Formats: sequence, C-alpha cells, structure tokens
Amino acid sequence: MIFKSIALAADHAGYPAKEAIKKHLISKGIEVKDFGTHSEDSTDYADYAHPMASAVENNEFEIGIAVCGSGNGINMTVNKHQGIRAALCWSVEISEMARLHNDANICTVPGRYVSEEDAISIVDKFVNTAFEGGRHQKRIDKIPV
Ligand SMILES: O=C(CO)[C@H](O)[C@H](O)COP(=O)(O)O
Repeated sequence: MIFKSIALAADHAGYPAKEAIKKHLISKGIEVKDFGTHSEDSTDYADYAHPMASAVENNEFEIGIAVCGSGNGINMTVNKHQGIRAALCWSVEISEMARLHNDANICTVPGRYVSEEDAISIVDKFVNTAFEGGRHQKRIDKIPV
C-alpha cells in the first residue's frame, strides 16, 4: 500500500463500514487512528470529521477515510479545510480517479449505499493508487480560493 498512516472518521450511519475498513487496514499492517464515532447511536458527522481533517491537514496522517450515510455530509465537512481534497468515492473506478487525477487525500464513502465488501474495495484502490501529476497538478493548484 502507498499510504501507511490513515485517519478514520464516521457518524452512526457510517460506523459499520468504518469498523470493517479499520479491521481490514489493520490486517494489512497500516497504522490507523479512529476519530470516532464508536457506536451506532445517532450523532453528528462534523464532530468527528473536523478533528480528523485537521490531523490530515497537519500531516499527522497521510490520508483519511470518512464515512457517513450518503457520504455527502462528511465530504462537505472535510472539504471546508484548505489542505483537504476529499472525493466522494462510491465505486472503485471513482476512487481510482480521485487519486490518479485529483490527488485526493480523504476518501469519503457512502456507508448506507455500498456493501462493506465494496467499501473495502473502494478504500483499497484509494490506498494503492498514486497521483499521476503532470497536467493534473496545475489544475489542483488552481482549486484553492
Ligand atoms: O448521510 C448523512 C449525511 O450526509 C448522514 O449519515 C445521515 O443524514 C444520517 O441520517 P439519520 O440521522 O436519519 O440516521
């Protein structure tokens, strides 16, 4: 895997997929930090997404994985951070493009709309794909406001 240190965050809707992803990453020898949540009790994704995004932004972790029900709320939240490029990864192909063309540093997953098996495949592709650079770098450089 290209990345060796990964931060995780989820709300209650993303909790089961986050747990499956965490178990998988640990089995591959990856260092993970779980910013929560830690149960399926109803909660607010921003409470976990902001601390996780700050840790990625500050280079405490190389990338992040964030899961909520649709993936949208947690994606919107982490993308408020200047140093974050989060991509809503709902398929393995989208996940690959997020790394190849966008150099995404957070993979957001719609936990209620993909199976745990697919969530793991999406994350595996993200973690194993390098940024292409070249023409994509200058486009990324134009993103910040
Ligand atoms: O997907 C989400 C945000 O984008 C949330 O996980 C979802 O809105 C939670 O819904 P509920 O409170 O009804 O369980």
